[in-house]
Amino acid sequence: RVLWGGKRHGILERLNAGEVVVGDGGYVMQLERRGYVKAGHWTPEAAVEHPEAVRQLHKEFLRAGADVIQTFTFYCSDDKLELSGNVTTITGAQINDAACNLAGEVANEGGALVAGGVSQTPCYLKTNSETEVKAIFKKQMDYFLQKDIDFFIVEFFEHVEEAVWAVEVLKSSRKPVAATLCIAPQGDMNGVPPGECAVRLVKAGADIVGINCHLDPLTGVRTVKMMKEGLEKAGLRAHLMVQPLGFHTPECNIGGYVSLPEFPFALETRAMTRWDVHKYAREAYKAGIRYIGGCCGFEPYHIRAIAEELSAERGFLPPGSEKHGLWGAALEFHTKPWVRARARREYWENLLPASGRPKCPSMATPADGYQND
Ligand SMILES: N[C@@H](CCSCCCCC(=O)O)C(=O)O
Ligand SMILES: [Zn+2]
Repeated sequence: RVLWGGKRHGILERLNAGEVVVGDGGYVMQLERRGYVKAGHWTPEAAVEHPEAVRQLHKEFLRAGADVIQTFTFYCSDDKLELSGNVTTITGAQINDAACNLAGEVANEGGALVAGGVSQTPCYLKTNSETEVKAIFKKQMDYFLQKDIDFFIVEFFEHVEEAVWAVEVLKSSRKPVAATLCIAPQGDMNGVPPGECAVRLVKAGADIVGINCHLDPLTGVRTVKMMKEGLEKAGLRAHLMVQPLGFHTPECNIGGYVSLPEFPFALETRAMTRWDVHKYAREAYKAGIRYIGGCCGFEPYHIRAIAEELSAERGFLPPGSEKHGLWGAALEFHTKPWVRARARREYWENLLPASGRPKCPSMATPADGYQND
């Protein structure tokens, strides 16, 4: 890791220098599969109840090449915790404290940065009150400022208005702020197009803008390209970020994967392969996006694929590649000759993997209004 003057250089120094920043992957969905998060609530009390599980997943993303460790503070606003009713004895302050300690501990093992995360609130939908919603983000920011975090990520917002309020509050910390919306090319839930969303976020003070979650990687890259065009048209500049799903969702639009019949417990057939992730990382890089990570469905081996695809640009491979071999090279030691023959890029890059489910459709019908026409 390059250290400037002994200090781990920050997110904007890295992006301004043209570096690729590899993000980490999905936490609530991955930890739900491991038995530490309750689906539907998706609240992060496991940071207090099972710190070892959160630490382990942080460690795996770091080993896979992540340059940023996000705090496990998704859906951690007090109103979300109260509404969910799933957490009665653990407070948002306790979760935030534990999550910052865990992310900081692991980030320091690999010279990674710590990003404090805030996400959409039930209060916004209930009250649409700027004052009430901003007070929630201020409370979360104050918790974060008691800890050593490098920058903020405002993530998983489907109304740009609420994300702008979050950026305006977090900017008062004078730390860099990234903002990613869970929107499709069709725009946010109020129909604000991606380019306009990006302009509003940058005007509110966001240093980095993009998307996270809801849709597959290539759709995510397409949406961020629209954000980039909107910024250029407005004469504004910002770094670009993409942290999409690790699932294929070609039939979805503004509702994303939440509108699919398979959400959330039968998404496995849609999982990306590591080779799909190579293609995604290259497309994102060609689009000028330099903060490239993942969200729900992104396991550590997916993050490793981003780091491997961009290893020439980054000048190094992640520690996790010690156990991989680029493009399956390690298969040359397999006992079966036909498997040994697959130790090459051309085989994996061109394979169209079967699903193994002859009776299943290749695509579903998302809930009304949320399907691509
Ligand atoms: N950084 C977070 C993002 C979670 S994105 C959305 C998870 C499901 C939301 C829902 O269905 O309400 C994480 O990785 O857990
Ligand atoms: Zn997600």
